[in-house]
Amino acid sequence: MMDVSGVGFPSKVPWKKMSAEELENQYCPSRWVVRLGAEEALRTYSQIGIEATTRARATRKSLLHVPYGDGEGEKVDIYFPDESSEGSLPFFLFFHGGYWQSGSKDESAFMVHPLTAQGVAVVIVAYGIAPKGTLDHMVDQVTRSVAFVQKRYPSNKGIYLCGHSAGAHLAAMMLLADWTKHGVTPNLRGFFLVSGVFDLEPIVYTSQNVALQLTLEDAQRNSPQLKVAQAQPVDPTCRVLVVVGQFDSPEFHRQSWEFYQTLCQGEWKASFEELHDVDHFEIVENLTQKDNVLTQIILKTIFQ
Ligand SMILES: N[C@@H](CC(=O)c1ccccc1NC=O)C(=O)O
Repeated sequence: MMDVSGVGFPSKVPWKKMSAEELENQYCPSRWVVRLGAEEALRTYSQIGIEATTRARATRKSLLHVPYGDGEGEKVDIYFPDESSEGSLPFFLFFHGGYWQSGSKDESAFMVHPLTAQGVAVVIVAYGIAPKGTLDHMVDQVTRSVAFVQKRYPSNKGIYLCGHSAGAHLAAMMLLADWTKHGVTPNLRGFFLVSGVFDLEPIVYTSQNVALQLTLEDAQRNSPQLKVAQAQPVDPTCRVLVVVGQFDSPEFHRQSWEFYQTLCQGEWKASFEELHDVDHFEIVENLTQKDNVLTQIILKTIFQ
């Protein structure tokens, strides 16, 4: 691959010096799991997601498959605390990961139990994954899902966006959204960006792009890392937490750290956490637990 760094300086874009094989490795999260083999890690992740969703649907008041648009699959599941005055609650929206080509809302209700138990409504958002859906379309869908929640619950006590991996990318794109064309400004109070990808250019050169078919222009247009410095927070008190797992790959660490640094250069109220002893999948699996550090950070941010 072409080396575009200056001679004698440490590269700001280390991935451009990597072999195709190394780049592939860096962007394959399951290969960095230490507690299990790659396949078993993916299986466990999906199992825990399915179990959490089954439990949430069986035990929580919910509205399932609510359309936020006319397109196929433009649906959300909304889970409520037990005794709730439906509308005037904090709303926590979750965008699942899976490299924009796998995963669904029906296996992603990880955090519903602990958050609803504390009085937070949780919305699990579906979007049209690749190869059927394009990344531009997914970003538009996610934008409309956020506008939908604000319109349906105008007296909400704050909207919090959380995404994992590819879903963290989609959540981060909401930092750049132009809400004027959606007829509503959502009451965004916080972002939780978990093990995300914020500069999509390296993805273009990995096998992930077989389904995604991103051109370099698509990747740049959809890279919050390149755009967020010029964006203005609608509300300067809105918190942005960038989180990465200890066992995420070096490239995932770099992506999170550099995005955090760029947020700090702007007017964003950003913070950064590296979570000890967790990999790319455990970081979300553990959101099923009320005592987990990230669950506690989320609750503290919402109720501070
Ligand atoms: N094929 C990928 C799967 C993957 O990256 C992934 C799977 C579930 C949830 C998030 C993921 N990563 C980013 O969106 C891997 O083997 O790690």
